[in-house]
Amino acid sequence: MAVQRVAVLGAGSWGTTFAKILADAGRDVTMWARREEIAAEIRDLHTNSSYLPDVRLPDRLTATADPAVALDGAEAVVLAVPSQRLRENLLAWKDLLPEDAILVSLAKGVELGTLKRMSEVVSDVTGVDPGDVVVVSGPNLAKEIARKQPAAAVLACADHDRAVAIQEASFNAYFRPYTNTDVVGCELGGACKNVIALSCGVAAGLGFGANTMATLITRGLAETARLGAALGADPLTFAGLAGVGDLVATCSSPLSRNRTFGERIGRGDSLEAARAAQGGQVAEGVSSCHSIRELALRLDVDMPITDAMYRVCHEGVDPGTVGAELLGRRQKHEWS
Ligand SMILES: NC(=O)C1=CN([C@@H]2O[C@H](COP(=O)(O)OP(=O)(O)OC[C@H]3O[C@@H](n4cnc5c(N)ncnc54)[C@H](O)[C@@H]3O)[C@@H](O)[C@H]2O)C=CC1
Ligand SMILES: O=C(CO)COP(=O)(O)O
Repeated sequence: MAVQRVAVLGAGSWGTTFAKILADAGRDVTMWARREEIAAEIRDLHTNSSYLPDVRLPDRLTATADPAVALDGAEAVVLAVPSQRLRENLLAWKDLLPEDAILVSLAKGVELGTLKRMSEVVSDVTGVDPGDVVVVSGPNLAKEIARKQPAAAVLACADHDRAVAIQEASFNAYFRPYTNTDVVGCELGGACKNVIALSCGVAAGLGFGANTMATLITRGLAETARLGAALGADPLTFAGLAGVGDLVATCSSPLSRNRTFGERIGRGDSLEAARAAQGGQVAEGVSSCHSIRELALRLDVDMPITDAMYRVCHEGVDPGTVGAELLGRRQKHEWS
C-alpha cells in the first residue's frame, strides 16, 4: 500500500502544513484551494502568505482550484477543511475520489446536528467503511511544524495497514507519526481539547495564572475521558499525544486559535469581535462546545467545562459568572 501521489483538499494553516510535511517526506502533493489566487500563489511563488507568512513551500508541492485536477491519480486524499464544512465539501468531491484512495481526515470537531465524528461524516458521504478512514490528531500547531520544529502525531485507523501507509508517506526529519487503532479516542481527544483550550483562553483573559490553567487542562482531560468511556474509547489514548499531548500544546500556546478566541472573550470582547479577529481562520471549539455538550447530554455524561463554554459562546453568559459556577459545584471525589 505504498503512497506516492497525494491530494490535499483545503489550503488553510493545517492543510498547507500537512501538504508540506508530505512533500518534505518525498511525496508528490497537489493541493486544492478554494480561491484561485491562493492556488496560484502556492503553485508559482511557493508560499501561502494568508495562512503561513514567511514559510517557503517545497517545489514538489503544487496547487489548483479544480478538485478534479487535485484528485486525479491520488493514492491518498487528505481532507483539510473545517469540521462543520466537511460534509458539504465532500458531497461536491465524492464522485471525483479515486477508487481505493486512502481517505485521511485532519479536522478536529463533532458535527452539529448529527453529532458525528469526522470519520463517521466521511463514511456517511462516501460510503467508505469508517474503519478505513485515517484520522490525524496530536499536538500539531501548524505554524510551528511549518517551520520544521519537531513534533509527533497519531495516525488512527482501525485498519493498521492504512495507518502504516500514511505513516510511511508523512514521516520526515521533523515530523514523527505514530499509529493507533483507537479512532474514537483520537477523534474525541482532538475535538474536546479545542473546547478546553477555549476555557484556558477565557481564564487567561480574566487574568488567572498557571494553577487555573493546570486545573482546566486536568479536569478537561477527565471530562474528555468520561465521554470517551461512554463511546468505547481506549482510556490509554487520553494519556497519549491525541489526549494530554494536544491539550497541553493547545491550551498553553498563544498560536492556538481556540485559546486566543477564548482570551478575547475573557478580556471582554464580544463574540462578533473575537470572530472578526480570527482573520477567517476557524476556532473549532466554538461549534464543538455545542455539539459535544449535546452528545454528553444524550449519553448522560457530566462535562461541566464544556457546558460552561457553551453558555459563554452560545447563551452570552458572562465568563466570570460561569467561572464562579464551576468552582461552586457540588463537592465530590476526584474520580467520581
Ligand atoms: N491549524 C492547526 O494548527 C491545526 C488544525 N487542525 C484542524 O484542521 C482543520 C482545518 O484547520 P485549518 O487548516 O487550520 O483551518 P483554516 O481556517 O486555516 O483553513 C480552512 C481551509 O478550509 C477551506 N474551506 C473550504 N470550504 C470552506 C468553507 N465552506 N468555509 C470555510 N473554509 C472552507 C478554507 O478555504 C481554508 O483553506 C480544523 O478542523 C482544525 O481544527 C488540526 C491540527 C492543527
Ligand atoms: O489542533 C491544533 C493543535 O494541535 C490547533 O489548534 P487551534 O485550532 O486552536 O489553533
